[in-house]
Amino acid sequence: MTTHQIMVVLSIKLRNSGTSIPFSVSRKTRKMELAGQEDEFEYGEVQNAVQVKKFRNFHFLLEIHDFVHRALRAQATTTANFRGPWFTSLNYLFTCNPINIQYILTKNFSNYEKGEFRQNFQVLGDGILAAESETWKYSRTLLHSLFKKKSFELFSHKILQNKILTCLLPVLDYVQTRGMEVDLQDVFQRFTFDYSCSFIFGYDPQSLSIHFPEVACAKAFTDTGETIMYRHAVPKSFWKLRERLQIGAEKKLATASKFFDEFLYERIKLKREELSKFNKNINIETDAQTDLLATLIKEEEGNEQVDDKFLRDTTFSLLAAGRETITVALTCLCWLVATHPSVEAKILQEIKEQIVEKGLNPSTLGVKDVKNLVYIHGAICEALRLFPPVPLNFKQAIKADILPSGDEVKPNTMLLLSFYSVGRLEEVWGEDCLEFKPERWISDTGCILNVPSYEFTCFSTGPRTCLGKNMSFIILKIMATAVMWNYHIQVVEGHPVYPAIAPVLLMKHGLKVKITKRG
Ligand code: HEM
Repeated sequence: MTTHQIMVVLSIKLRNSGTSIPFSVSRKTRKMELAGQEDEFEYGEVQNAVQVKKFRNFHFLLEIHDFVHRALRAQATTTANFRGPWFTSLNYLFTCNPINIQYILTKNFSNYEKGEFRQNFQVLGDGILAAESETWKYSRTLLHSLFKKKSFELFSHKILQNKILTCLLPVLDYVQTRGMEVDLQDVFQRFTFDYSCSFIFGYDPQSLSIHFPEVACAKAFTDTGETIMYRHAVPKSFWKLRERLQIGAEKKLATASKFFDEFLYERIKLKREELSKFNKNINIETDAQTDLLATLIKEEEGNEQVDDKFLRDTTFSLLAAGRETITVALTCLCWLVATHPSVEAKILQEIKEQIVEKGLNPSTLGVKDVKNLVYIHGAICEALRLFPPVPLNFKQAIKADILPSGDEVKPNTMLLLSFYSVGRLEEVWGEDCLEFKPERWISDTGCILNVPSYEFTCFSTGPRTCLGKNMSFIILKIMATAVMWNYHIQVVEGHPVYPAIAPVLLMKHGLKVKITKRG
């Protein structure tokens, strides 16, 4: 039985109803059977007729996450137990209840850890994304202090601007002058890999160029992400056996992570050599030329905790945290804007008024320039609400507990917090919750509305909330402005779009578009 077959022949036991509801999802018919009823997956079903048509090819992206959302809502609940068939021993407590999420991630934070989920993400080692207790606290404090520094913001912004001008726009120009179709997700993935490597290692792998080269380290990194997710969907004994036999996805994972480890350790070795050769003195408060790895090495010199393994785990986590998330956010934003011409028109109007008419260049915006882009900010929040790049958060309970919803949690219960589903709750976002409406984020006075992080969960909430949130908004606004001001994007008719099995909401076949330069 393949991984996919195991995933789709699960059965659900909904705690509230007490009944066992078998379901299957057939890839061929694209239909879900729930309690004997056939129900077609259509993201756009609550939208108007024109939008339904446009959304049709996108519904696969929502397959797993939408299924869970629908199953919960069908029972008018926000928390339910999902069980696999007896032989799988799969048993997860799903919740999309914002009060439960706030409770788990903030109020009773110490009772919920990554626990056994850490095994699924073992490639992250003890990096901040997977670390617990003291190791996590140490990483969090260290990275938090680095991320706050002005020099860090200056350095990352300088790289961003340079990469937009010398790579992103020239590649898009090249593609559009030849009338070629291009996979926008691939372009963004290459861009964010080069950008992330540049500010983390001070090294640019140059995976984004008009030749679209296959860069081995970029491929290895992508492969690790793709193969990790399947572990959540199959019994532990199943993937453990495959890991021991080194077959299938486990073989791919082992090969990719070995290759990527070699890349990381090589970067660390070279950075140490570079620093000692030039006896580089870095003033991390002011030096805008300093990459994150050099800063970490210098800042923690003499600290035994900061050995090569720590540097490997930390840099891997940062790459994983920043690369695909920004890619997904940008890809979904472009897709939504391309399919909502009225939103596109308002975005262009805002850029004209706030940027062009003030004598600024939309292709080379500074950090301060994007502050007035309120409508684009709203559009980004809206894309992140509907398509949170990290759709699930994984937790395991230490002790027995009762959630605010009244649901019982036994010791060791595995919990899946569906950020995807929170973004689609009618109770929180209103009847039009499935519509793409940047306006919902803007107050009557033209400011961005403040939504509590346990309702807008995209960046998580509580002590482990995303460290890159502010940085992400700056990157997304600068990139979206540069791309949308210069090009009109048209999604290729009939291109199949559905999710890759990955911890982030990437599209399996990317987003094929045609672009035309604006006059
Ligand atoms: C749209 C972009 C982004 C989204 C949606 C996002 C979302 C998230 C989420 C949901 C978490 C919690 C993960 C968990 O608890 O398992 C997280 C954690 C984190 N993010 Fe982001 N992220 C984004 C961009 C970035 C960027 C650009 C960086 C910087 C490199 C970054 C750095 C981190 C770090 C270091 C953590 C770990 C925090 C901790 O465990 O204490 N993120 N992010």
